[in-house]
Amino acid sequence: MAVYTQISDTLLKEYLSAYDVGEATSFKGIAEGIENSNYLLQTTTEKFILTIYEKRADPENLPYYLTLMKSLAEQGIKSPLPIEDRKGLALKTLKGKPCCMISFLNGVSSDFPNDRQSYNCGKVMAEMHKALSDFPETVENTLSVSGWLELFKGRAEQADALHPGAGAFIANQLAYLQDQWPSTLPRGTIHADLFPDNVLFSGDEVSGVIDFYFACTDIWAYDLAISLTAWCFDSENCFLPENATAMIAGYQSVRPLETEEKDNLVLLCQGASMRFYLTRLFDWYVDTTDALVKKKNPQVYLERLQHFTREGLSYGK
Ligand SMILES: Nc1ncnc2c1ncn2[C@@H]1O[C@H](COP(=O)(O)OP(=O)(O)O)[C@@H](O)[C@H]1O
Ligand SMILES: N[C@@H](CCOP(=O)(O)O)C(=O)O
Repeated sequence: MAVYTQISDTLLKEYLSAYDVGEATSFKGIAEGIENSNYLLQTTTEKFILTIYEKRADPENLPYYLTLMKSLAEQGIKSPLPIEDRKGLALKTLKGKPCCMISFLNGVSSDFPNDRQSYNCGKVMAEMHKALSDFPETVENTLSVSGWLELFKGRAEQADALHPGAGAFIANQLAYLQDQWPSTLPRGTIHADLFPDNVLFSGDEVSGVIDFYFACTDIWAYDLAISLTAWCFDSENCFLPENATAMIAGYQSVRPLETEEKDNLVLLCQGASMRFYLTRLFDWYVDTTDALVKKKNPQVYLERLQHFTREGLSYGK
């Protein structure tokens, strides 16, 4: 559970008095997520999510994330709409931290998505890429290849402690990725964290896309690689080619990939595995005793990196 900041009933009442959303009837910390504090708020009129921004989300970028969500919601993508108070403000503060109330989306995420859900994830991703193709604001991806060396600095021993030999393997892979990372692939606004826990389904249909707080301007096919890496392995961490085939087909049903993008997909999947390995390794050693948060295991992404390095990416073309 990620709840880093506790909100009292009195504070909530005072906070809600600036909005036309009725009064709170229930308010609960949410048992998922690791980055921010999230509360499910039911008022006399509607359900909302109240997010207090805590960790990696750069406060300077918060207006960007909210404008982006608003733009997607207005273009018919099922994404949360930031709620404005009576003065038209969506970005507010609580206990000195930035926060925002967003609309609640129905649906459930799938821990182990099937191929139909993977297809629909690929499709909604391409729809988002298209919908945001003329989005005027840009934000650099600080968690891409240029940031990885810094993230790994001084951590080889920690990597070895979790998995003997990992330190040297990662250092090697980092050098390879730095050298090979493509610079000419089509780019645009990407979600950059479209994991199974960030897509809500009603049956196999997407009912919501959430958690835009890593969104940035980067390679479109890298966004696809992130989801391939996150969606296409089973509970034993074995690769699921049928999910990969379906996800790529879903993406291409909206935006066909260029040859150069297809040629770079394995490398981008290696990069995606590296990115989530490194942030998980970093977080593994952060003291969170005062917060309600379930840490995520870095090992899973080390194994996925090893998989892509050894086997490439097999999917039906
Ligand atoms: N707009 C929303 N509608 C419904 N549920 C949501 C919404 N936003 C967040 N959630 C719920 O809160 C959880 C954590 O949200 P998320 O944005 O992923 O947090 P974090 O950024 O901390 O990872 C999600 O897994 C989901 O269950
Ligand atoms: N998806 C990332 C970390 C961010 O977690 P989220 O709960 O905000 O999606 C991971 O799994 O490492």
